Amino acid sequence: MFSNDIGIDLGTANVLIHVKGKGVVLDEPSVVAIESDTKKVLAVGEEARRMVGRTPGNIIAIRPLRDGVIADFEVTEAMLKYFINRVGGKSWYSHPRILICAPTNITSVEQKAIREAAERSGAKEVFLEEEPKAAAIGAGMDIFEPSGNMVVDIGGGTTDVAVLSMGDVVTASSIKMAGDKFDSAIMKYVKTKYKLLIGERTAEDIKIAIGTVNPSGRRAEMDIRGRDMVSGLPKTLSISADEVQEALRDPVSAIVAAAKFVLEQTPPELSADIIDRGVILTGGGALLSGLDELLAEELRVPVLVAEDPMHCVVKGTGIMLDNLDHVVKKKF
Ligand SMILES: Nc1ncnc2c1ncn2[C@@H]1O[C@H](COP(=O)(O)OP(=O)(O)OP(=O)(O)O)[C@@H](O)[C@H]1O
Repeated sequence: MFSNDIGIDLGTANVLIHVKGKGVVLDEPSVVAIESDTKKVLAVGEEARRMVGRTPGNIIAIRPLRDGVIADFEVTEAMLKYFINRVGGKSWYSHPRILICAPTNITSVEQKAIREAAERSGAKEVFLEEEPKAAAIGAGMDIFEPSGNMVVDIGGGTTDVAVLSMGDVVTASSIKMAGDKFDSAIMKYVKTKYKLLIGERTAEDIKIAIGTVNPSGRRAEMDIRGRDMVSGLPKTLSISADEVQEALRDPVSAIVAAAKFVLEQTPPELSADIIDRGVILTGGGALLSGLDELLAEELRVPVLVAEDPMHCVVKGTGIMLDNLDHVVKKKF
């Protein structure tokens, strides 16, 4: 019978959906625009993201998942339903089984909310998986062997560090320090140094265009626009990659510390495997220039950025869907 199982990476920055047999069919920012008085959903995904920081008083563009947790239940549910219906449309031949990778720190109440949202969108069964496990599988690691595999998944809200062996997480740490905090650090730096207020979108653009953690890395500069705190008027100024590196120093150090902590807790046999296999970086934060080199230097093991790091989790869900019965343990 035609199977239409779907895998979802419900990320704080992006939602990605994999449909069995079709591959990744949806990749949209986790943003919803709503009318504040009626709570009516006006736009979801990229359309809503374009509105962030630019809405009139009665419309708000919100990110319902923040810091790796669900900040707004109802809106998360509305977003999930919208995306599931969009990929399924009228073509669901049977109710799909849905595998969802959600932020690692969500509570049982939040898990229930996600399940109910998925069920209300037509799911026959809902499974939950840990993000680093899906990330490792999606990055091509064979985590089912009795050997150590280490993954550092740097998303928007959380960085998840895990050592996996025989299909399970052996040691792990999840910190609320990832892409969003990088953006806030850039906003704060520009505000303190130049008395210039910039929005989240601008900070993210700076990070992607010239962000680096390596002193000998990028030598670029970029013009940025914002509101001068002194005159209150719009202003343009230039910021260099070195300045962005300075701004990112603290959040990046926290990620290095989390990775060290996990390595320190790892049984020695598995540590030895990690020296051979290296650490794999996944998630959008893995694309930050020089981060792989910095981590390799600090951890003294090889560090590699996964191919297509922002798609690892959703690709992992796709592989897990093919082996749903013996790979996924938690049906919640
Ligand atoms: N080239 C780049 N350089 C640095 N950061 C980047 C780059 N491209 C994307 N990012 C950042 O990656 C983050 C999004 O990554 P990703 O989609 O993996 O997160 P997520 O899965 O939604 O979040 P989480 O895992 O925390 O739930 C954003 O903060 C984004 O700014």
